[in-house]
Amino acid sequence: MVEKMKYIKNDLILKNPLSFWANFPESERFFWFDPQKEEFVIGAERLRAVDPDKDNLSDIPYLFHSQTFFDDVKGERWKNFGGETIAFKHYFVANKKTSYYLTCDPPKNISEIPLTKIKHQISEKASDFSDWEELFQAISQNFTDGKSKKIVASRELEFLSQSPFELESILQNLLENNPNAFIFAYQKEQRIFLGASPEILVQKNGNQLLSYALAGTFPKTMENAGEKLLTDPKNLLEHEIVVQKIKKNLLEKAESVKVGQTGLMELKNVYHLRTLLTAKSSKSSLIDWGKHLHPTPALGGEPRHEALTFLRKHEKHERGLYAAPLGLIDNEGNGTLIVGIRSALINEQKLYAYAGCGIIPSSDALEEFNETKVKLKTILEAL
Ligand SMILES: C=C(O[C@H]1C=CC=C(C(=O)O)[C@@H]1O)C(=O)O
Repeated sequence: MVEKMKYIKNDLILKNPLSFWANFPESERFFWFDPQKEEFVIGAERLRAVDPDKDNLSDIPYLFHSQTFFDDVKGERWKNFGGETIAFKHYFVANKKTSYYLTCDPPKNISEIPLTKIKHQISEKASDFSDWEELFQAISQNFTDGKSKKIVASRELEFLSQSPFELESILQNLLENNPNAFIFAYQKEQRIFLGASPEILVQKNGNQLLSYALAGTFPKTMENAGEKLLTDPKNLLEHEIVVQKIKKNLLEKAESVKVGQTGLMELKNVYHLRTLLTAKSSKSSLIDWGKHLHPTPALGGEPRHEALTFLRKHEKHERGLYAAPLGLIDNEGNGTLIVGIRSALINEQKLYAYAGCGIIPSSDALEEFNETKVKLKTILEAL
């Protein structure tokens, strides 16, 4: 029998919500900014990991949920990191109307901590273009063999910083540079996974569901990039595979599904093709929907099983939380799971940045490599 938890609400006004995060430097903690609600939710100090299928969660104001990209993690880099649903002892919530501190412990004295922006001096480990070409060759062979029609290949780049990473400075830059993205960070002991994701895997509000098909990219440096993207056959095909798969998966469990019009999503450095899918479902939980939809062909490939088997065998790095579902759930079971893209894992003075892109038979290795470089800017411009 799990003890009933009561959270006490305290008024707390902070000039910068990141101050709350900065008050718990040694703790396990979670940072979340939702650009739709313009709301920050920060959790600090683990209360416990919960079992969403069994526990009564109505007394816990928020849960941080994450799934790893694959069900299991093999190496040290991602070991014991993510793949849990966690309740924290302390939460700070701030939106346009209100801000407060929720705690089930004696309240901490939270102080305003001035944030200093720093520019990190980083160096990159050797280029991985030959690895990329090798992976691309294997994907082409997979297509020729008729095994799959889309595979989302990714890169992991290792950087070394001359000084310890200033997390608040990085998060502040992510917030300022990416107003349309969900900004997230999760820290457990010395590892931190953070990023600015534009992609909602599934959002639940009562019986209403929303999912983004987000796939197809042009860099903004291209002339008339947005206009061209909307009529580019390769990107439209890459996109349509995602729309059809999310629609099919929603229809398997939802009462009704609507597919919106395909349009553009504009980010700092790229345009994406985006289609909103909405559905009605009164049965499954947000986490169940996350498990059912993950990975869409925007992150894995099509058919799903074949793409995953391929990626397990051929990608040299482990994905961990990269491209995996993660997000925030409230005490009514509503919330948002995004996918952990435009992201990086920090471990002491090392940073591993991740970026991937959808490959179909008409894709070109160098163009796709360059696309990952543009996507990596989300992280690199924040350092
Ligand atoms: C897999 C990533 O992006 C996905 C999301 C949007 C556009 C994508 C694309 O055009 O390939 C990818 O499917 C990533 O950023 O690592």
